[in-house]
Amino acid sequence: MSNLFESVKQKVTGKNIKIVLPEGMDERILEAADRLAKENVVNPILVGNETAIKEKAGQLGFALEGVEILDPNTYTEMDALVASFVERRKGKATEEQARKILLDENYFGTMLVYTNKADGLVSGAAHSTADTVRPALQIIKTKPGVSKTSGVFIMVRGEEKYVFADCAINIAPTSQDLAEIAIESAKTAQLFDIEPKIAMLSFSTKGSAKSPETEKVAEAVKIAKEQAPELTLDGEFQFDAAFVPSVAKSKAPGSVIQGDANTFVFPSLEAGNIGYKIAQRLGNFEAIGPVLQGLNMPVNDLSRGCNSEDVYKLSIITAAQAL
Ligand SMILES: CC(C)(COP(=O)(O)OP(=O)(O)OC[C@H]1O[C@@H](n2cnc3c(N)ncnc32)[C@H](O)[C@@H]1OP(=O)(O)O)[C@@H](O)C(=O)NCCC(=O)NCCS
Ligand SMILES: CC(=O)OP(=O)(O)O
Repeated sequence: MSNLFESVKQKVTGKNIKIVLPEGMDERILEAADRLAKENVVNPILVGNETAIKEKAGQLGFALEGVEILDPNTYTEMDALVASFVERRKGKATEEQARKILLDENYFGTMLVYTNKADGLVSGAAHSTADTVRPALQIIKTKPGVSKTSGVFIMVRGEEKYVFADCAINIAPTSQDLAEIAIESAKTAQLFDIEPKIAMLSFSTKGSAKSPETEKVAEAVKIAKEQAPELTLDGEFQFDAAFVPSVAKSKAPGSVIQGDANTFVFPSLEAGNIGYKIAQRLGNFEAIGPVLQGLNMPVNDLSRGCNSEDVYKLSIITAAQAL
């Protein structure tokens, strides 16, 4: 991890990139915010009651020097934030509803990003993925040309590094969704200096099984190749055919991927989420993410099982996405 991470860290250090951490009372968040500010890597903004946060941080031995704290209950620019939210939600929220919604730390933090008071957001240490990302889907929205946000993990073990997608958002992706996830994952891979070799995963290799599920992936391969012919991408593959050269030789001779894939697109969220956790917990891979891709501005979700190191690293990655 160290080389991979150090190069991302170098890109953002000293650039005064502001990252909102809405879960200001969480110990892991406090520890990470204190470290980020001390090292001048990013400028953290905590959300919550200043007195309560400082008291808790003090008890834990964190000075929080250089850490901004914003409280939605006393935020002086709340009227402008409410107006901006009502305008963005176009008929989906009244002013009264907006005032209530923006007291929620994730909505408040996301609006800070949307109104350029911050460059990115990291949350989810104490919230489910749905509660963390819903404000971003509604407010930040996807960038032009992207219809679905998705979430990848960078899986790292020693010198090995892989991209796993989508492990976080789209429960039942269509062929078009999978093609888009592959194309966006290639860009995310490059952010981590990984030259993407993309395998579209299935329980079938090159037609060895036939079912609506395998055909969905085969169709995704076709769409992705049409939309991004420059990518090194193929499928549908079982994991061994994508990852083991000798198996590739027998199951997928002639493919551009010969057991050397490093970017894996799973056929469903069940497969992706289970797959990354198995690699993390049985394979001892470090799982960085989920890094959300396809949004207009960077917002990232943590696993609730995260530690302060994960918060620290994901904040830095979020800052790199803001560059
Ligand atoms: C992501 C998720 C929360 C969205 O569900 P939801 O809030 O019910 O979504 P809705 O269908 O009500 O849509 C809410 C908004 O988000 C948008 N949206 C939903 N999914 C989206 C996606 N994948 N990409 C971009 N926008 C999306 C909708 O267009 C809608 O926007 P609008 O209100 O401006 O019209 C849901 O798909 C989910 O729970 N996914 C699994 C998350 C999870 O548990 N992962 C495992 C742990 S990491
Ligand atoms: C990414 C993920 O699985 O998050 P959580 O463990 O919080 O559900």
